[in-house]
Amino acid sequence: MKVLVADLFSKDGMEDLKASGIEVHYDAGLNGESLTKAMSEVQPNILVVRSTKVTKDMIDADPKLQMVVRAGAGYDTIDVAHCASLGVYVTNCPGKNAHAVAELALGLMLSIDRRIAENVQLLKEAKWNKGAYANCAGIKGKTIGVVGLGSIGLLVIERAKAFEMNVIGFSRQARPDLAKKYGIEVTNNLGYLLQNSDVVSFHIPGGKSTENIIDSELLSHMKKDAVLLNTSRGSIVNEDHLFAHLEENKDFWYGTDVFKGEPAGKDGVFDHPIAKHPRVYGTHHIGASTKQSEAAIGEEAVRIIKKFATQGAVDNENCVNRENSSDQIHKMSIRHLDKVGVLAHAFQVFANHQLNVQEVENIVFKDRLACVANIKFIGEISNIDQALEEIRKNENVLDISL
Ligand SMILES: NC(=O)c1ccc[n+]([C@@H]2O[C@H](COP(=O)([O-])OP(=O)(O)OC[C@H]3O[C@@H](n4cnc5c(N)ncnc54)[C@H](O)[C@@H]3O)[C@@H](O)[C@H]2O)c1
Ligand SMILES: O=C(O)[C@H](O)COP(=O)(O)O
Repeated sequence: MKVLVADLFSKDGMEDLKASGIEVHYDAGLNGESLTKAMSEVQPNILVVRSTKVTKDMIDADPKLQMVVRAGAGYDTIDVAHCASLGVYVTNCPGKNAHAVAELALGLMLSIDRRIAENVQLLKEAKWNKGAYANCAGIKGKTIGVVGLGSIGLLVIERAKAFEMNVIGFSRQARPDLAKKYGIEVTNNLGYLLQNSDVVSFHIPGGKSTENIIDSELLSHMKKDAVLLNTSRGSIVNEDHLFAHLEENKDFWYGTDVFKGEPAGKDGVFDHPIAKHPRVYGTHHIGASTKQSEAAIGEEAVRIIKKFATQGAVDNENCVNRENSSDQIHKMSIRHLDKVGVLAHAFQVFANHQLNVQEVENIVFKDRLACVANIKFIGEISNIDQALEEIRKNENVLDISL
């Protein structure tokens, strides 16, 4: 099994993979054409990335590719649909970097409230100005609206409660369980959350469905002196609208870890109007970049890779491009003797009746005398009875249940 690691990744993790007999190629500087070239030359079975873009060309350059591991949470940078069309798994490490991101979101909130960056900068310029920074608002008793109640959103809520803030959570589905567990208000009315929050923090995925959702219309519902926090993705913000909003509302602040058009490399020039705005606190997409978080992500990525290498298995909670089972899927269990050809016969019958097999599991019992094959399939209900009768006629089939 060959792994190409094309991004910053835990050294210990790579040693662990090598010790398990996995061939590891590492170059954290790969992206764009250099990554496509490496994919075609190395032909890894597994590609490991962080925020590095994984395009159709890169995927097509490697006929041996079986899995892309996103050593992180968001996978909007990966052509997931193209991977799915080729039977290539895309996996991520849900929740493993959530603490670090929640800490940064709250860090941005606190530092904006107390203008910590300006304080520090003035001292570096040998200037003392207690007067200018002695009247910040304070956080206790303020209301924070948290949009997206996943791994990060929930950790932000726990931390905001520790600061004695009121919390309104936004979820598209009713979540009385979360309201009760966290002692918060949960709403599916985003306008209500925006109108009633002093701080609004977004924790939703990037991608088509959330593109530019923070636009002038959304911003118009926020308090004039609110703080908007985005540790999610630059793509969720219409940055032109946000810039105009900042210009028109002189008490409005924006804390962000993410921007549209972030550089692909790890350093370089980044001349961005939002980042330079005086009422924006920006960081360099470092939400997940603590040692703790990188160790947790590394461990999880290594676990995913080793499980795949040794068992060919991928846990559902890691796989982001597996089809969900649907109401149209039928399940058949065939209890049969462990003889050659039983399943081949059953599959031939399925094919003859236009029944399309989706998932198969064959459990072998002690002493290898009997098995149970669990088969999930789709097809016309009217064809199933006939198929069932034909499979039942096989002398090595003990019973069938549907
Ligand atoms: N700044 C960073 O370094 C950093 C690190 C990790 C994650 N992230 C970003 O944060 C996002 C969230 O991470 P997570 O670990 O909490 O993921 P998660 O999957 O646990 O939670 C995302 C939540 O958003 C909800 N959601 C999706 N679309 C929504 C919408 N339109 N409106 C409201 N809710 C919606 C989902 O139902 C889910 O509850 C990631 O997808 C990633 O883009 C950034
Ligand atoms: O979605 C994520 O996990 C974050 O955006 C982290 O990105 P990074 O792995 O490139 O730091």
